[in-house]
Amino acid sequence: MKLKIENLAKRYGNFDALRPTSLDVPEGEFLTLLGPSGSGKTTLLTMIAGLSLPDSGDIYIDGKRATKEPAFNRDIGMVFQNYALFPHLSIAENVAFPLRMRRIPEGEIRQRVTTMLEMISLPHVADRVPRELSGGQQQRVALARAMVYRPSIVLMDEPLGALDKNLREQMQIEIKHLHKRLGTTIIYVTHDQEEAMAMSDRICLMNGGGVEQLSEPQEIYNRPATVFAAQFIGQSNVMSANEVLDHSCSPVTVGHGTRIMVRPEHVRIVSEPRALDHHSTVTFIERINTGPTTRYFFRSNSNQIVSALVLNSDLPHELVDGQTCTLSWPSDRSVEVREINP
Ligand SMILES: Nc1ncnc2c1ncn2[C@@H]1O[C@H](COP(=O)(O)OP(=O)(O)OP(=O)(O)O)[C@@H](O)[C@H]1O
Repeated sequence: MKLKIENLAKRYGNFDALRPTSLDVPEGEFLTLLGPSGSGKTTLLTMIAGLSLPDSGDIYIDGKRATKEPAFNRDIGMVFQNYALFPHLSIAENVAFPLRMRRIPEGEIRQRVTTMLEMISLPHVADRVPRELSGGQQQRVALARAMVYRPSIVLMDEPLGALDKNLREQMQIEIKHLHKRLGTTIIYVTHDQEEAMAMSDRICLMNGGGVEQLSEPQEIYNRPATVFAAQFIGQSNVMSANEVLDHSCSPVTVGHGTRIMVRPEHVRIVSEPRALDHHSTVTFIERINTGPTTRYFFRSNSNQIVSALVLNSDLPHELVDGQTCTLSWPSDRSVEVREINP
């Protein structure tokens, strides 16, 4: 295991910023800590970095206990939202800096800096200073600087937070590409679920200072364990079990404290539910056209908003406000989600 976290916990006064948390990260994994503001992502990351100490629990890097090792002994690269390049040094010297600190021979430094600048598609800016680069370019240089000395783990805290949407998407591809080529273990913090879905091998979804669910992106999307996971990642319809009927028109039975979740893309607006489908009777309220698709919104019997996502090439008949409709979906698309994590 590249990184092992055992029962790590941190309090500020009597506030649990991180409840006892355990986590294994294999070599080469791209793991994303995803969660809303205040869920404990940065608290966990700074303890892995050695920038703050846990109250209890342990951190192992490459099998060695690192819980109390100072940051400079941990062989960890870091990239933050503000690029923090040295303003007076050239781009080449910024990237070379960690290698100089480690007393790598001059020839090898030059060669590794050149390779790195090529990898981030910026070979032509070597002699400029940071202020002569755009925000996105500076962030690429910060990535190169964090990875050039081949650290054991690279930590990234909202590295694309300051960039606009298009640049963000480009940089996501760039970071993924760097990860694939260098095989570095990356722990990436974001509160953007699309970014987490696009980039990660696994997502560690955090909520209220604890891990809500730790799974591959598709798994967490298809099989969210809790209402929170279902609602934080992607669009979801969460309904009480008594308003979802099975093929014999009986309410679906679920365990105590659980509800039924179905993704809008699996919901069909039908006149008759198909055999083996789950279905629900609802009232049409609104439709929103997003270009390729239309989202239809309904009110369920218990006053929840439920939606269906329909391709515009596949539109159902006109619906009028207040019309009663049947929504239907394959029963295996119904996912039982817990109200709260035990
Ligand atoms: N030094 C501190 N003193 C007191 N409380 C703190 C301190 N650092 C963090 N906290 C609190 O701990 C909780 C978790 O903070 P943390 O920064 O880990 O959240 P986060 O998930 O990274 O959020 P964000 O996305 O906003 O950065 C927050 O409620 C925060 O206010």
